Amino acid sequence: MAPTVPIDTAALSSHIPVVVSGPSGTGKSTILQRLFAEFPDKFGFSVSHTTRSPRDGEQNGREYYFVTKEVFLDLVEKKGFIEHAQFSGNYYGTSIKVVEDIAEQGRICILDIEMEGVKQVANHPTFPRPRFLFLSPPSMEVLEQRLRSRATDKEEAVLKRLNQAKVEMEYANSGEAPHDKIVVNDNLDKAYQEVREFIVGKGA
Ligand SMILES: Nc1ncnc2c1ncn2[C@@H]1O[C@H](COP(=O)(O)OP(=O)(O)OP(=O)(O)O)[C@@H](O)[C@H]1O
Repeated sequence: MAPTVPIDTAALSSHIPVVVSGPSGTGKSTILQRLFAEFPDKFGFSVSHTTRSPRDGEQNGREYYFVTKEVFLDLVEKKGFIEHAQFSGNYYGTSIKVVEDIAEQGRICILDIEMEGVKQVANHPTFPRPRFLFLSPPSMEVLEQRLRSRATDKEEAVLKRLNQAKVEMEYANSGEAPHDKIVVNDNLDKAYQEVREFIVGKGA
């Protein structure tokens, strides 16, 4: 059997990673960009591994670590991922080493992951439990407006995201979800302050 990737629990407990999840279009990127701009040295964003090909303008290590299927599956076998999944024929995963390196640099790692990944992270047998934040839209109607106003998706993709959003909202409200905090993104400034307080505390 392949040796498993060791975990630096000391670094991860002094800089506990934060998992941010929530339906697509809720405002995760908007809020996180604001947080990184306000605290440029405090955080590291967890860059995922993927087997999909880079798109124009994407850089290895910035949007994703682009790896072959062989390298990816080898890492799976070594238990090198906190969570991983397959979407439309490609693999995606969060490497333990990437998250750990950020903690070792004295930064808080922020992970932006979807629902199935959240479940895997929460149920991971050895990775120390991160903190979980769920960003919720004020309503499905508002979420629909935001997805449409973003104008990056075709109609079919918007409907697919809305269906998935319902599933995620049900999970978040089910009592099975690991979330330590739920922030409703109605007013952006107010939601930002709540996220900021959860992640860096009141005094920052
Ligand atoms: N509080 C808010 N009020 C109004 N519009 C908002 C608010 N927060 C975010 N938006 C807008 O909603 C849209 C979706 O936000 P964003 O792209 O940050 O979502 P996301 O959760 O990161 O989505 P994805 O997971 O698909 O990347 C954007 O056009 C953004 O400007």
